[in-house]
Amino acid sequence: MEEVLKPDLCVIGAGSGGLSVAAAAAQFGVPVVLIEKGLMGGDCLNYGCVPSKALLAAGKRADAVRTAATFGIEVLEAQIDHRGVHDHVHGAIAAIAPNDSVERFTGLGVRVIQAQANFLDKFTVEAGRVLVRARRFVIATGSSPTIPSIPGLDEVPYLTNETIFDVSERIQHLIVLGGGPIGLELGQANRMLGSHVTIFDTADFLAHEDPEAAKVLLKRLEDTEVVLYPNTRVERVEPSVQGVAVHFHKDGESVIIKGSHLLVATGRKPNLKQLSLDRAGIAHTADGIKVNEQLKTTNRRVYAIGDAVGGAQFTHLANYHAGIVIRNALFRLKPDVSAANIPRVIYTDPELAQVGLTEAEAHKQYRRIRIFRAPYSDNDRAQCERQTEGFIKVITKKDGTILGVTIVGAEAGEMLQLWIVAMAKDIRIGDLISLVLPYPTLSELSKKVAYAYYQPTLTKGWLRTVIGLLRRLG
Ligand SMILES: Cc1cc2nc3c(=O)[nH]c(=O)nc-3n(C[C@H](O)[C@H](O)[C@H](O)COP(=O)(O)OP(=O)(O)OC[C@H]3O[C@@H](n4cnc5c(N)ncnc54)[C@H](O)[C@@H]3O)c2cc1C
Ligand SMILES: NC(=O)c1ccc[n+]([C@@H]2O[C@H](COP(=O)([O-])OP(=O)(O)OC[C@H]3O[C@@H](n4cnc5c(N)ncnc54)[C@H](O)[C@@H]3O)[C@@H](O)[C@H]2O)c1
Repeated sequence: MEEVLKPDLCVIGAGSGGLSVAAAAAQFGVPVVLIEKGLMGGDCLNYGCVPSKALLAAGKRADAVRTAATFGIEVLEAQIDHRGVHDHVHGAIAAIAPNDSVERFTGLGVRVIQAQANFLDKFTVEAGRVLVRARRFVIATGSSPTIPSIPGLDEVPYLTNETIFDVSERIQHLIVLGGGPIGLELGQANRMLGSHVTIFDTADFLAHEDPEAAKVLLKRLEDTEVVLYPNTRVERVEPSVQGVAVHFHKDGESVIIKGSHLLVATGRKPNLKQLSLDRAGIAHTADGIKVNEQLKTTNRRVYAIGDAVGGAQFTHLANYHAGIVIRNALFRLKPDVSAANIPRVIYTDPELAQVGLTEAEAHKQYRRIRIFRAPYSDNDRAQCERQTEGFIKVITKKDGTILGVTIVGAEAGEMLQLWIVAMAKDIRIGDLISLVLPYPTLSELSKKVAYAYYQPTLTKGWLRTVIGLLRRLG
């Protein structure tokens, strides 16, 4: 016997995007049904942001022990208990999980259905034994790892972001396919935890990032003996005594590298297959669901958000999408999804953070731009912490309007926040010099780079003449 529900809103997928929509709508008193086929919290909590940052945090602790002598502290080598690291990672997930739980959402008044959803027609979604006929639907089904067609890959055990956090023993040698954020973050985390790490990419590493900033990060990886093979295609994979052997060509020579574990991190595809989108008249490609500026699909009752839409894939983007849907569905407002500058951060050490245009993108779009830089080595706090690698680069129009900011270095993601506010509120670079920032903080570097905007004026003859005249007046 099927139950039929008729809520105002039905959200499919209880990850970053879906949970935000469901929580906000429920708090406004709207009847909501939330359907999730897997774990509440989706990729970010269970297989993505949270475990990867927790693993990096463990790696950074091990690295701090390794580099303690620089601070005059002698310690014996870090002893890594891999079961302990595993438990720490899952402890971080467990600490956050109650926020995303069935209990919390039921308490908010949301009807949570734990089943797989698919459309039966333009108006109806089926989930287990429940039929949902909602006024509006939101598809927030996320994405999954793409698996490249490399001969032999099917015959070897390989890891993805969905399985690597279950490993609780030492990874002797991790071979990573893909040098995007996932490959670099997990590659570096494992290196810091004592594994040998080799990363392959079919393209240049960090090809879309500012090349100067990318160089700083890639140098750190190479200095710490992460082996990088850019522009290299793994041709074949086979089982070996150690675990896995990968075959490729380098400088015309055939090379084999053997590792204990293989991680596939070659990009992601939206989870659309099981939804029967065609039955609901929802246009889509393999890259994502087609949406308009308010994230409405070609079925006007249905929105799509987050990774399911394709393009950039971030939790904060899925959350931003959720806000657009709430404003449009509940208040009939028409916010434009392309209006915000979406920042991005790679949480390696050093971090690489970007908001707005890179220098290369700005050159393409504007005839005249100005570029201001300040190195971390100019910052007193960075000297105290011995975190002097990296820089901040700000790209502006001639009048100081900020077009983009790149930061590579310690806490770059935190440092970026000031610039996100400045760009969102149309604050020009020169205005930042009036801020009083606490000393000594890394954030002072942002003020330093802002001073650079006035540097040419300080040496202008007319200004010196005015100051001279005022001095003579007493
Ligand atoms: C290793 C890794 C690290 C990452 N680190 C970061 C980071 O540091 N910062 C950042 O901003 N982003 C990061 N991301 C990206 C981020 O996780 C995603 O962009 C974000 O989770 C997308 O949210 P979403 O709501 O679209 O999808 P998800 O959070 O994945 O949620 C989708 C949910 O829908 C469910 N679902 C799918 N199909 C159905 C169906 N038919 N019926 C019912 N339920 C269904 C799934 O089970 C899942 O729970 C990372 C990703 C990975 C893989
Ligand atoms: N810090 C963060 O915000 C964060 C962290 C992790 C993931 N994410 C997001 O999750 C998504 C997925 O990340 P990702 O790193 O898997 O994907 P990605 O698409 O960013 O990078 C995949 C990389 O794999 C390479 N590649 C493709 N096929 C290959 C092959 N056969 N062999 C070797 N290399 C190959 C590509 O050239 C590319 O550099 C991204 O959108 C990313 O922004 C964000």
